[in-house]
Amino acid sequence: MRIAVSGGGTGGHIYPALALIRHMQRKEATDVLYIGTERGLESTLVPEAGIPFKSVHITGFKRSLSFENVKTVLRFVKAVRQSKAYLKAFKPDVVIGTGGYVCGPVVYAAAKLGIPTLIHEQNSVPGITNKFLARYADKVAVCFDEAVTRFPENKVVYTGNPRASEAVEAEDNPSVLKEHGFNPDKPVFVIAGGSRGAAPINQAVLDAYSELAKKDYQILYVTGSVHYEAIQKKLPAYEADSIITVPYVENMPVLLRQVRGAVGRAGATSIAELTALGVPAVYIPSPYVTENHQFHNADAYVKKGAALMIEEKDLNAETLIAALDSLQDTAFAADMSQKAKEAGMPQAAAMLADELNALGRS
Ligand SMILES: CC(=O)N[C@H]1[C@@H](OP(=O)(O)OP(=O)(O)OC[C@H]2O[C@@H](n3ccc(=O)[nH]c3=O)[C@H](O)[C@@H]2O)O[C@H](CO)[C@@H](O)[C@@H]1O
Repeated sequence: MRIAVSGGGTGGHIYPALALIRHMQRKEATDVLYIGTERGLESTLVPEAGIPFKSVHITGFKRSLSFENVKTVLRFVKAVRQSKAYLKAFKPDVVIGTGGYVCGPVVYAAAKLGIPTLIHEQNSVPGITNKFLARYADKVAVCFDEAVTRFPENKVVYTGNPRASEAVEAEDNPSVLKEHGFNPDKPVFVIAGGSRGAAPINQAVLDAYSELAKKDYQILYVTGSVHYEAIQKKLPAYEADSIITVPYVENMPVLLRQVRGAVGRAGATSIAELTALGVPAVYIPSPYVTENHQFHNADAYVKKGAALMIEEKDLNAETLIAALDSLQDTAFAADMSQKAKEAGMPQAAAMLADELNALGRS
C-alpha cells in the first residue's frame, strides 16, 4: 500500500496520524508520504519518526471578515497545485487527512485527482476543514457518537482514534515515575494543558502550588514548551519534591500507564488515550475552540461517569485541589477508571486501517 497522510498544527491531529502509520507499517509494507506545513508541530514530529515529509504553505481562515482571508484563498489555490504535484509524483493508493487546516488543500487535491480519500475527525463537533472536506472525501471516520450525524450518512464510519491503540500497546514501565524523580510508593497525577500547554491551567497550578506541595500525592506538572521559561520564574523559591515541573513529555502513553489520574484540556486525542487506558481524568475544556467542541468532548465522558469536568470559568486553586483530592478516594477512582475503559476504543488503529485498506484496494 502507498498512503499519503496530512494532518497538522497541533499534536491532537498529528499523533493519531503517526499511530495509524506505525500500525499499518507493522502489519504490511506501507510506503508513506506525509504532507504538512513547515510551521506546525508536524514539521519536527514527522521527520523525527522517520517518515518522509513534504510541506505546503497554508494558513487557517479567520472567523471575522478580514483581508487575510483573501490571502488564505490564494494560498489555498497554490497549496492545491503543490499538493497535486506531490501526489502525482508519489502515486498513493489512498489519502487520509487527520485534521488541521493543512488537510484542506491536500485532501481536496487528491479528490480532484480521483484518488480515494478519507478524513478522520477526532472531535465530537467537526472542525471547519473537515466540514468543508466531507463533500469531497469518500469516507469520514469519527470517534464520538455525537459526530456521526454531522456527516453524510453514506460516508461516515465509527473507528475511534488510533492513538488509543498506541496507548494500550505502550510499554508498561513503572520505573518511568522514578526516572522523573518521584517516590514510587505515592500516587502521581499528571497535569498537562494539551500539546501546547494552557495558560489558565498553568495559573491555577501556580495558585494551588503551596497547598499541593503538602499533599500525600505527587504531581508531574507539564507546562507546555512555550510557557516553561515564564512558569519557572513564577514558581515559589522552594521547589516541592512532590511537584516536578517539565515543559513537555515525549512519550505520554508510557507515562499515562503509571499515573493515578490526569488533569488537562479536553482535546480528543488526549481523551482517546486516557479512556483506552482507563485513567481517571479531570477535563478543563478550552472555551476558545470551534463550536466549544472540547466541552462537548468532555461532556460525553462525564455523562458516562468516566471523567470529571471543571469549566474554565470555575477553575481556580480550590476547584483544582478538590478534584485531585476526590481521586485520592481509591474506590471512586477505580470506578471511574472502569467506566473510562468501557468507553475507550483500543481497537481503533485496526478499524481505521481496515477502512483505508478497503478504500485503497477498491
Ligand atoms: C486548541 C485546539 O484547537 N486544540 C485541539 C487540538 O488539541 P491538542 O493538540 O492539544 O490535542 P489533544 O489534547 O487531543 O492531544 C494532545 C496530544 O499530545 C500529546 N502530548 C501532550 C503533552 C505532552 O507533554 N506530550 C504529549 O505527547 C498527548 O499525549 C496527545 O497525544 O487537537 C485536538 C484533537 O483534534 C482537539 O480536540 C483540540 O481541541
